[in-house]
Amino acid sequence: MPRFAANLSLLYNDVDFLDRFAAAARDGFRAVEFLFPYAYAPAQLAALLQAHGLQQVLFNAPPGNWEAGERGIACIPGREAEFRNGMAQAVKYALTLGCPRIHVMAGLVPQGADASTVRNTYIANVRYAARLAARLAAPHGIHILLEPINGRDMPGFFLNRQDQAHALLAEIAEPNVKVQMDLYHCQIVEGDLATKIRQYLPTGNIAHFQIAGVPERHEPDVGELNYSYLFQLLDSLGWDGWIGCEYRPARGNAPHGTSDGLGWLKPWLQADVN
Ligand SMILES: O=C(O)C(=O)CO
Repeated sequence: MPRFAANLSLLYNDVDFLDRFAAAARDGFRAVEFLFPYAYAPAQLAALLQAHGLQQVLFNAPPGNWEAGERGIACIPGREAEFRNGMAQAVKYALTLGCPRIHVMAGLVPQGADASTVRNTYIANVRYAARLAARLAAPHGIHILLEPINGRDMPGFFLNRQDQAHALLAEIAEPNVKVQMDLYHCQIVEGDLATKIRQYLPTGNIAHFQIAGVPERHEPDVGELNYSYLFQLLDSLGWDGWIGCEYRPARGNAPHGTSDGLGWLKPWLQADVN
């Protein structure tokens, strides 16, 4: 049965980041994900997870200069040393948080860069990340995740399509590299979600899903997608992994805006308890 993780970077923005763990647990979540943990000590975050009975299921490797608009550096030639340092830091956090997945954002293709150099840089960096994670996190290991992201939200992002991600995965050829399939991005870029889930889930190469309504990126029951159908499909295909709730609540940062918009989740939390 699908299990749902609260994305603390987008949800519960009516309270401070460190208070979002308690808020998610109060709403029945048993797991959380977020973009970046690096502003906080790993032990501080681990204590919050423990205090609220939560699992950390995903976070991202350092993305370069996020405030300046960078969205990962894995595909950027010349940034390899920074990438490696960032991965060492990410794995250290993952070990302390007990987190089995790290999303490595691909980055924006530098203007004028040679396409094959960018692709080769990405492949070499992800392969490095996979081997580092496998070595430092033995024997259980950590999955390194690649996520196609739509070019409307992130113009110039290197990785946009599911077929592109799965082709790169085959070429990288490291067993702990997997795809993070965000159904919001996938619907915007290519659509045909049910068929793509049926095509890729049985390969065993998807290790995490994320969701949001399309096109506003609000709750999954707002917008053009029928998520009940998709959750039942995932269930029927045996998916018992995590689905990250990575959306902006329709009520914005209004007090309790996230909690008030969780009606769609109640039947699934109920089923999880039974
Ligand atoms: O923007 C997204 O969808 C992400 O998951 C970034 O990590």
